[in-house]
Amino acid sequence: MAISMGKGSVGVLTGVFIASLAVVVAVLLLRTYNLPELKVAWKGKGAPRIELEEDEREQLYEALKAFPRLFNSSLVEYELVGEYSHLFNVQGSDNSLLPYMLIAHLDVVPATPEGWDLPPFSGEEKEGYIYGRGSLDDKNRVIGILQGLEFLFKRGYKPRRSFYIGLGHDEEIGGRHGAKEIVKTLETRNVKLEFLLDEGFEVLDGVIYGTKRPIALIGVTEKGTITLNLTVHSPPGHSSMPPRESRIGILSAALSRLEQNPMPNRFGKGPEGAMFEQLADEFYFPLNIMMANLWLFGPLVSRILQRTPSGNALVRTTTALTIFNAGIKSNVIPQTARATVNFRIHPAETVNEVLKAMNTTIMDDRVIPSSDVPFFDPPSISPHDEETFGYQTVKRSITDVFLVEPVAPGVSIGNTASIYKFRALVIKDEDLSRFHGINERISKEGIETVVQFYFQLIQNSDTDIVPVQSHLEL
Ligand SMILES: CCCCCCCC/C=C\CCCCCCCC(=O)NCC(=O)O
Ligand SMILES: [Zn+2]
Ligand SMILES: [Zn+2]
Repeated sequence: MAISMGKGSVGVLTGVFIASLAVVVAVLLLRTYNLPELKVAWKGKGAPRIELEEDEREQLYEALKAFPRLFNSSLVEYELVGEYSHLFNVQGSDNSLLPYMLIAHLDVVPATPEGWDLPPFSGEEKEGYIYGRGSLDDKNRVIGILQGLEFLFKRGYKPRRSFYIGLGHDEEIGGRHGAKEIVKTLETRNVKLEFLLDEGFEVLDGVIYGTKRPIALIGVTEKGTITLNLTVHSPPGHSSMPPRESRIGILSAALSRLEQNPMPNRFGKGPEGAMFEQLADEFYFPLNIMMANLWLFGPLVSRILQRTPSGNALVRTTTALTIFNAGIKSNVIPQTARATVNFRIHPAETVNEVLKAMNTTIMDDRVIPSSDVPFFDPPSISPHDEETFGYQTVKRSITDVFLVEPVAPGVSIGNTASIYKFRALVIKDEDLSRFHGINERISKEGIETVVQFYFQLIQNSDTDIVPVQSHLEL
């Protein structure tokens, strides 16, 4: 039972309080640290939910950079990896428990001020929102993890289960020097992890068409990826004597064929089918009947989904034309035209299948593909059954903090290469375009909730018992 003070009725609270009393006392006695100043909004068997004090709120908004307790704690070993990435090892008291790891990234994709209500690197606030590139992706998680731990240390916390925090500096360009070096460092130390949590899905409020209430999704797998450069070369010349077909024309035609001939809709051939079936009751009529009977309505549902960019991303391998370069002067025929195409591979397809389909679609030897980043097939599905400690602990922490049901496994459409993928954010449909887009922003309540989530998750991980899932009285 998860209850927020002030949300449930007094009667329900009293009943729950009495029913949970024995458990509460037992949990309190078993805790190895004190949380004296917490105002507890009690959550059954889970850890108490943090309510920030006024001065903490000030500290959070004004000076998020400073984490004095974290950096001075004898329980924390800190090191710089790959020159700019950060690795923290937080020592727990019980070495029989496998450590877990929280990862986030410090780097961001570029942004120019055009179209933004406030400059993208200002961090300025307007009407309760903090604007800035990285506010959603992924600085809120960097801050949430560090500040959550800082507030725990402030309360005298000593973890039972050890954990690592990895903060990468080059995730948006593949993580070759940050995440990869962190992995190498841990491998040389023979570190085995219980679970690993990174960014990915969120609490989706109205994002999935036809749903009755917010739904939290934990990514348990993700799409694969191919990033290719397509180049057309030939000698330059005077624009007064143009060739019948220019490099720009040849490349543009090839790109247009790629865009006009998308990869097939594979809805139901990957784990996304099971996700929708599991969530069937969350949809309004008649979608609920359709989701529960995908063997019959699958083709129709797949056509509904592909109408929006986010739904389309779930049902097929997507083809995104992201960079185009050609030409240096208005009266010079360019020597080279070059474009970049980014494919996100549906779990039912592979890198080889997509490359083959692309060649068939382009069908032009003058367009030369090359790449400087590795390709990835969609990874295997991370365990998420009732016995899986990591998944169930993340799930329980989501329910504790967001007071939402359901929490379900999903296929992340972005790449994070982690085991579980969840951002402690409530995302509405209008927010989707803010990721890597304009007016990226986070509400003040939003950043507070991120801190609460990690505060909760770190404490909930301090056991060897797979958590019981709470059921909300909604
Ligand atoms: C019926 C449709 C449901 C789909 C819901 C999609 C909701 C997705 C929410 C946010 C999208 C953000 C993209 C994910 C970002 C992943 C991190 C990232 O940028 N990694 C690098 C990369 O993928 O290039
Ligand atoms: Zn990111
Ligand atoms: Zn990103």
